[in-house]
Amino acid sequence: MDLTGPHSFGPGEVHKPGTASIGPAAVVFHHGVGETMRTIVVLFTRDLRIRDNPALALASRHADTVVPLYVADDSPPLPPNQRRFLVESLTDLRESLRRLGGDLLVRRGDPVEQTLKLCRLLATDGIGMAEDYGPAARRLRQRLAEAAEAERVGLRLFPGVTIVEPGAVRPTTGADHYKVFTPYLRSWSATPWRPEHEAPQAIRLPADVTGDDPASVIGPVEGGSSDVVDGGETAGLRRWDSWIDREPDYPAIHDDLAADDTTRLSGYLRFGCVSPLVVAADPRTPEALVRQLCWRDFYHQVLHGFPRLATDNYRPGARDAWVDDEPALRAWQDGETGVPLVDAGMRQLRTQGWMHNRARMVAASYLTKDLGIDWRHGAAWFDRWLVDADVANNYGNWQWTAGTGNDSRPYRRFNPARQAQRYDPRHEYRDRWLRN
Ligand SMILES: Cc1cc2nc3c(=O)[nH]c(=O)nc-3n(C[C@H](O)[C@H](O)[C@H](O)COP(=O)(O)OP(=O)(O)OC[C@H]3O[C@@H](n4cnc5c(N)ncnc54)[C@H](O)[C@@H]3O)c2cc1C
Repeated sequence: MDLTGPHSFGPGEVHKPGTASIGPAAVVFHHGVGETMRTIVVLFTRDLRIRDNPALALASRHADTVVPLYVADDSPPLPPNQRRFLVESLTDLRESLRRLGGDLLVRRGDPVEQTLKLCRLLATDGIGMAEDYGPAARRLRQRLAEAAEAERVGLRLFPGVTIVEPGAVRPTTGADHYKVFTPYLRSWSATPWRPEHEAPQAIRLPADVTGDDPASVIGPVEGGSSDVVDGGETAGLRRWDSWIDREPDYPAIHDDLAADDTTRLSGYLRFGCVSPLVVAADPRTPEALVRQLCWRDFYHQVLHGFPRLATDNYRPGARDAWVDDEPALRAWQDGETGVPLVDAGMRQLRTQGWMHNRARMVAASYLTKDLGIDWRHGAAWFDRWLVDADVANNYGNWQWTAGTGNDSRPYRRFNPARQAQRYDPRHEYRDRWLRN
């Protein structure tokens, strides 16, 4: 492998075509004459898949040996629904890697310390990982870049979490990100997508390296919802294929609460079990679904430009005085407000770790605009229960609904009775969940 080319893993180097390096300056690294062994650690984060995983694909193609690694960082621990989904996803990933001749190493603790410890142990030349965009991910990347530089190990970032990377399309105004969806959609649609990567043919592990059982390392999961989808790439791709094979009329069913028949891929996209690019680029995918995937990218670029999305109002001058009403908040959380559509949605959330998008909008609007309760309380509750919760989409959508975010009509309110009449006219969704 060429150590100085554009795909190099030079020590301390964070390589991304078309963008400036972050972290310490690159240091050129020379192997001794005749030395051909190169080991790359692929650090999995939000890309728990083998299909269309650019970091894994390039490492397996260019390195002599590859060490797939996941580090479970318990600060703070994931809530039960996400934790269970994570364990299932890692177990599935491990099985896939083993079928290719590889394995998955799983550690617990600080990802920087654990990764560098492994690099030292295996005399690793480089680390490859998918780039993520939240504040915690950025802090991790910065610390990892510095630690890798100190140990003369290369670090290279790969795309994979979004379809179009934040920063790749920018408004002509010179702003660093788009604040409004429609112009973003226009630019996003005109931007060429990166090529998809096939799953690797084989993974060569260094000698004497064996993997770990994710469930044993991460430990038992207690609590959570009773009816959550199974985690993992295999389950995610199976779900996608069976959904798209039915040729659903997505625009017609998207808002149909009773049918409740959207893809339910959000958890798989959250953990990267399924690549958003694979779904968007599938020739069978309806245009309206590609548009929803664009919303996902949109919020990632908002978070990239506004890292305080989970804590601060996005829109300057937006409402910042909220009602402090603990009993009303509790009733909302428990699905006991007495407003049928809100309660139905909140009960679906508790049972399935997921809620229909229309119900999410109505429940969030009711909390913030009818009860006047701070969007941060609502988003934190969703974080605790949703399998798909991530900072960009959860906080981005909450702020949109609360009128503090990217909605260009921030004062709109979703009237629960009218929404129910329109999207659940035969009362099926409400009956289904209010029975519980
Ligand atoms: C208050 C509120 C909170 C939300 N929190 C989250 C969250 O934490 N995580 C999350 O993934 N989505 C969130 N959403 C967006 C949306 O509700 C879910 O993505 C969708 O319901 C997931 O179901 P699905 O996979 O069947 O969606 P589909 O309709 O099948 O859409 C396919 C994919 O497109 C993306 N998508 C669809 N709608 C949106 C949207 N409005 N914003 C961003 N991406 C979208 C998702 O990745 C989704 O999986 C939230 C919406 C609201 C109103």
